[in-house]
Amino acid sequence: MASTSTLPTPSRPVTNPPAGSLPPLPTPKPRRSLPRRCHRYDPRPSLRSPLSSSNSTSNLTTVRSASSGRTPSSPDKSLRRTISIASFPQPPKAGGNTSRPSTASSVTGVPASGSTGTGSGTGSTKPKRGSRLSTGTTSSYRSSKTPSLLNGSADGKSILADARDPEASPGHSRSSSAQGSCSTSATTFEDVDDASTAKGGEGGSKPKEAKGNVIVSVRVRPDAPNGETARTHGEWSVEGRQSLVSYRGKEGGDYYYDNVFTTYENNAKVYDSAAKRLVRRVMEGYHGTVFAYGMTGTGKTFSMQGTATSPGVIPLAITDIFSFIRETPHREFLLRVSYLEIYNEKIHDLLSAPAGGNGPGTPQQEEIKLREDSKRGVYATPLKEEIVQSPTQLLRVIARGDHSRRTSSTQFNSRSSRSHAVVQIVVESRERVPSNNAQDKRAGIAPGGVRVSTLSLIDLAGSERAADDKERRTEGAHINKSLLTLGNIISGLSDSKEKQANSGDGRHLPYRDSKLTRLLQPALSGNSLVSILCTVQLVSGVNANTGETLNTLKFAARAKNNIVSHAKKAEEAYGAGGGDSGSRVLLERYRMEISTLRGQLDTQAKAQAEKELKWDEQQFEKEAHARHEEQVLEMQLARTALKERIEHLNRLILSSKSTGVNSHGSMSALGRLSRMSSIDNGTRSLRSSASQSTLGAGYGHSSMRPNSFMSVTSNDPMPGFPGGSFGQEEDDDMGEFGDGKASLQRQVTALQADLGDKNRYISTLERRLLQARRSSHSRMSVGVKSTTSTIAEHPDSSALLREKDMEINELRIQLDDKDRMLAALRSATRHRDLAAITSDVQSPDLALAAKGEIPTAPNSPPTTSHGNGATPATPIDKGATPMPPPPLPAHLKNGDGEGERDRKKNMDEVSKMLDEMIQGRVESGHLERDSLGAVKNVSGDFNRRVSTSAEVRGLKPSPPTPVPTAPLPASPPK
Ligand SMILES: Nc1ncnc2c1ncn2[C@@H]1O[C@H](COP(=O)(O)OP(=O)(O)OP(=O)(O)O)[C@@H](O)[C@H]1O
Repeated sequence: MASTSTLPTPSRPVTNPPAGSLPPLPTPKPRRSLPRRCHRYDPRPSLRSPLSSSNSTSNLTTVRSASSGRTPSSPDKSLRRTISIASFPQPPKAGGNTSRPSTASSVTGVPASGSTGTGSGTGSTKPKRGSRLSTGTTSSYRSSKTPSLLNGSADGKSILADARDPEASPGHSRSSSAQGSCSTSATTFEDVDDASTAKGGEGGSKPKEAKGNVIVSVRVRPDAPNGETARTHGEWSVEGRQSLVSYRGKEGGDYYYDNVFTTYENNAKVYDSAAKRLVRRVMEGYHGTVFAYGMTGTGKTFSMQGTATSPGVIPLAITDIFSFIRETPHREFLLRVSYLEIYNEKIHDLLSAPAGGNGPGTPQQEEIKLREDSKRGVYATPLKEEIVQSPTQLLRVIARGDHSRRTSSTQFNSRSSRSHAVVQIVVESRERVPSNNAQDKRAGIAPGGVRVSTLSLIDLAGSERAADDKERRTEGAHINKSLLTLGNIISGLSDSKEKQANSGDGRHLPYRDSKLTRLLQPALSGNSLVSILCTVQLVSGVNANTGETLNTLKFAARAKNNIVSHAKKAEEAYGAGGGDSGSRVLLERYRMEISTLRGQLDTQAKAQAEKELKWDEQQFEKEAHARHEEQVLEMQLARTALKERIEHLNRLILSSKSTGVNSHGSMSALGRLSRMSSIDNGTRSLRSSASQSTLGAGYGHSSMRPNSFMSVTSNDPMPGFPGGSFGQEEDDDMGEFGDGKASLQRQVTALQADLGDKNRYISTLERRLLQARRSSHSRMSVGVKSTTSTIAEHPDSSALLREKDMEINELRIQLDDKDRMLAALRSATRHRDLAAITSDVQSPDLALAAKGEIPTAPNSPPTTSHGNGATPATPIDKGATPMPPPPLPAHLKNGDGEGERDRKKNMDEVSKMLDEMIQGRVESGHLERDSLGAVKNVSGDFNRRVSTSAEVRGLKPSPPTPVPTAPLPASPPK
């Protein structure tokens, strides 16, 4: 890589953009010849008009000496100080010797390689030029090596080590020109803090060391975009390795800087050497400012922004910022960015600019003003700041701002920036809470405060000559004015320091004369690390803009010499505090906000959980209520069914008593019932209805009819049963002897059927009950114990359940009764059969008597006789007096009375049992006994009278039932 190039004057100077060559440069004004022997330079007059080449031509003498301590023995400080820019303190030797300020050539630093040592240590590498340039009274000094934050000294690297670093800019083994060449210091070594600490405090001796916190670089733009450039530029030559730019024309001289980038060096190299360390220092807590200065079209924007293939300082800094964050896990960071432009002395926020830029016709933004704060320094407000979390996001924000920036075509640049653009990246950082202190972490307590530092990346508008266009002229005027102010301030910094040193009172510097200088005030007055990149295009010939180029070079030289940075790490701020500076610490504010919001979130979560629980409870209660209602309904239905069933059974029992025990033991009605039951093939509903009809509507028809009559008219066909078949069956029911034997059989069958029904019904009820209990238990276990009352716990439900249990018990009792009755009836049947057999053997008449052909009652007249006409049947009509039991035949009465006795005994037994049952029911309250001893159903809905035990026992006919009975058709006479 060529680090030195002799640049001939191109026949046709090229001013990129790549679109083509620039129009011919205006012919430079005639310059006064610069005495080659002496590069004396009075900055003040020259900076009065940085654009004026005429002014600059005669003033390149010397930049100045450093402050008093570093200043060589200058014969005339106040007028001309022929000192080298390189008059900075010497760096410590590699052996660890403390650096000693190099104040003059006699105070040797690192001898320049090949130094001729012609009296003043002229660098031997450039003897010719040195001798050429150092004629006269100028003094030259070896380059000082000042402890610097920006040259890797913090890493303990010496300048030699630095030189070996391929990433870093080449080592600056400056050969100070004995002839008074202007050079800047190549600075190195320890961190300011470290140095000052070693000296017992920051307030010790600062300015000397602080000198190294300013880096000045010069970049030479190629004539063509690919870096190609003419080999010779006439009077100009560039030595990249020595960071030297030489001009051999009028007012020529050698210009040394911290870095000189040749046309071949790319943006990455520029960034690495000029800005990388500064950016990392900013991440550590220092304020840093990088700005590009130069004539229009010389590559300021190209260097700061770069291109997609060759990113500039800004994108590379962004990448580095995030790399640093990644490499620093023990700290947490918050980045916010703002982007403003100063256009025609007005500040515009490029991030809140409407899409399409700040062109004419766009709505007016709120005027942005500059304010000053002891902690923040000078800042613009109101300015939009965007918090960014990734390099891409940050680049996008800046690209958006770029888009809004004002550009227009100038003589030298088809897309010239017409404003000064300032990107500010505010870096807040703080020690992370150690992971083991989780409680503190949750509470948002951090061990350290927040450090806030700012990186300002500034692309200045290019200085230019007055343009033809009025608008350009206005812009140019503002640009030039602000640049002139900047130059004046930098020039004035030297005097200010001297005065400050002498009298303790610094000279007033006109920072307020322009927005740019006001904004740069903190950086220029020493609170910030500074890196200045000056861009030039070296063109010879008629189009050369030598005056502008020389002005730029002089500006760079003055900046390097005059700006003294005392940059210190920003103090750590605790708490979000009040006031603007406090509120600026977003990291703290956000942390506090986070902890507040977390608290709110917790509260809300709790409230939400409670609400949900309540809702669940309500839902459960609703469900439970619905289930409860359902169950109550079920139970009510079951109860109704049970009641009906009980009534039915009661009726059945009564019917059995009333019909099953008559004088002849005939059970006609029940017999019919059971017959119907058997006919109907066992469907319960039909049987029930038959029972009902028997017990209800048919009550008076059959069962309440005198049994004797029934016996007599047993052959009569029943209404509703055509063909008389039923009557025939009735005959059968009456038994062969009309003794009710067959009826008993049927009664037993009927009772068995009923018993089956009841059993099924009871088992159904039991099943239901079981289900109800189970579901109620399961709900109890699932439900919310404390708040929800279960069905089982519900007093109503419990009462219902108890009631059900009682009903079931009653039904069981009834069943038992029935069973007993059944047993009794069976036993009676057996006895009767036995008696019949016995009587058959002893008296065939008995059979006749049993058939009713022979009077069975002793007092009754014979109703029939064998063969001779039957006694006409007693007509049956409604309300007829019940027939007494048929008298026994005489032979039975008088003859063998054993069968009769047995029968009576059996009947007695049955009666007794029925009596007991009735009594039991009376006691249990299902029946009640009236004054006559008759019992009736408690429900009273039928007001039925039933035979008392006495009636049964005496086989007396029951009194006529109060229930009107339908008349039965008269039995046909037999
Ligand atoms: N080092 C370089 N290598 C290649 N091209 C360059 C270089 N420097 C500048 N250019 C080209 O020169 C042209 C002008 O550059 P740029 O716009 O950066 O100048 P400028 O100093 O910002 O001008 P202005 O002050 O008018 O905005 C651009 O087209 C740019 O690509």
